[in-house]
This record gives sequence, C-alpha cells and structure tokens, in this order.
Amino acid sequence: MKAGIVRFPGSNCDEDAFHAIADILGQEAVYLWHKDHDLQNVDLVILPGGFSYGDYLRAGAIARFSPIMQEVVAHAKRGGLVLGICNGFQIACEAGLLPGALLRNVSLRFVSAPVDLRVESIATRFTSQYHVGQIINVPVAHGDGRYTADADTLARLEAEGQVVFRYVSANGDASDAANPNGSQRNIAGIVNAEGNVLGMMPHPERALETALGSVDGIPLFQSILESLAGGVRA
Ligand SMILES: NC(=O)CC[C@H](N)C(=O)O
Repeated sequence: MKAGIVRFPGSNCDEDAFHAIADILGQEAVYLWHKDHDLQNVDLVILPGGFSYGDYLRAGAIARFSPIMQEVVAHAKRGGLVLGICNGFQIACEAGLLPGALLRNVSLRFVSAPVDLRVESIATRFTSQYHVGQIINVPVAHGDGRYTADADTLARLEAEGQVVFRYVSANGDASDAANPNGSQRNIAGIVNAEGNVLGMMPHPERALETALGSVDGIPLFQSILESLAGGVRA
C-alpha cells in the first residue's frame, strides 16, 4: 500500500501518521503538500490531525479550499480511500466528503484523553478486522469534536450503517458520561455512503504501540490493507 499524508499549514499529526504507516505497518508513505495537485498515485489519502490554518473561521473551513483537495475529492469520487483523522475529519466534512459538521466541544474545553469506542459497523473497508460491538481504546485530542447533523442525516447514517464508532463507557453503553464532546448520538466516526471515506475524531494512528497505551488501532489499518489486497483500487 502507498499512503499519502496531506500537509496543510498547521497540520501537527502528519508525522504521527507517517510513523504509523512507514515504521509500524511497514508500508510506503509519502507527504503530499497541500498546494500540490499530484496525489503521487497513492492508494490511501490521510487527512491528518492538527490545526490547519489555525482553525480560523471554523476547523477545516479554509483547508478545504487548499488546491490538493480538488484531487482528494476526485480520488474519493473514483472510489479511492480517504481517512480523515480529527482535523482531517473536520476537513472532510467541510469539503462535502462526509455529511454533518464538527462543532465546539459542549464543555468549551479542549479534551485530551484515551476514550472507549464501540465498533458499530464492520461492513466497511476500514473496520472489517474488528468485530461488531468490540470496545476499543483510542485517544482523542480536540476542541471541536461535537459531531452534529440534521435529523434526516442522522437517521440515514444510522439506517445505512454509516455510524462506525460511538463513544461508550467501559460497560459498552453510549452514555452521556462517556461522550467527551457532546456529539449527537455519541458519534465518534462515520463513513460515507460509498464506504470509501472514513472520518473519525479519535486518533487510531496513536493506538498502534503498546508503549502508547493501546494497540486497538491496528485492525483499522489491517482492514485497509485487506481491502486493497482484495483488488479494490482507485
Ligand atoms: N488533534 C487535532 O486534530 C485537533 C483538531 C482540531 N483542530 C480541534 O482542536 O478540534
């Protein structure tokens, strides 16, 4: 697999993503500069976490106009894989690759903590190596993570199995107490209708090494590799 990690001005999890792909997974990784138009023939585009354009106006609202986003959108439309992590999820929503928006945390505070997630769907190219209902521990670090969408969109996401991860407490309940940011329906991650674009606020690239406290992100990347090995390429 060849993964391209887009660097926007203000990205700060780009090196984490590169480390995850190159050092942990042993796959090819390249950085993609946001002003470029060349995706370098990557199989997977990662929109990494950070504070693109300082989160001015709204997180992701300026980055979505970066030149490379035209190519990222075209790649997604061709069925190519896109993984938006944290700020990358915000950018993917702003770019129209995913429905809804990420608003300021209901606490008005930046939250940085490991959280428990329930895997809601394994019928995606990002989660086939988990099992439904599996509880995984993955860190979050954001100030604007409150997933919000209108009632019709939420109903469609639920009905079509597009809610992929939900914040839960240790017993697996999607309780208010387990919700770090006030997201509607405790939504932590969603996939698009076609199943090739995943956006999530937690950081799976920081959950691949025992030394970091969790290896629960590994099946996510294994799922991506599996789906590409199956011959599904853009
Ligand atoms: N870690 C991140 O990607 C931060 C995301 C975002 N800029 C926020 O604070 O909400």
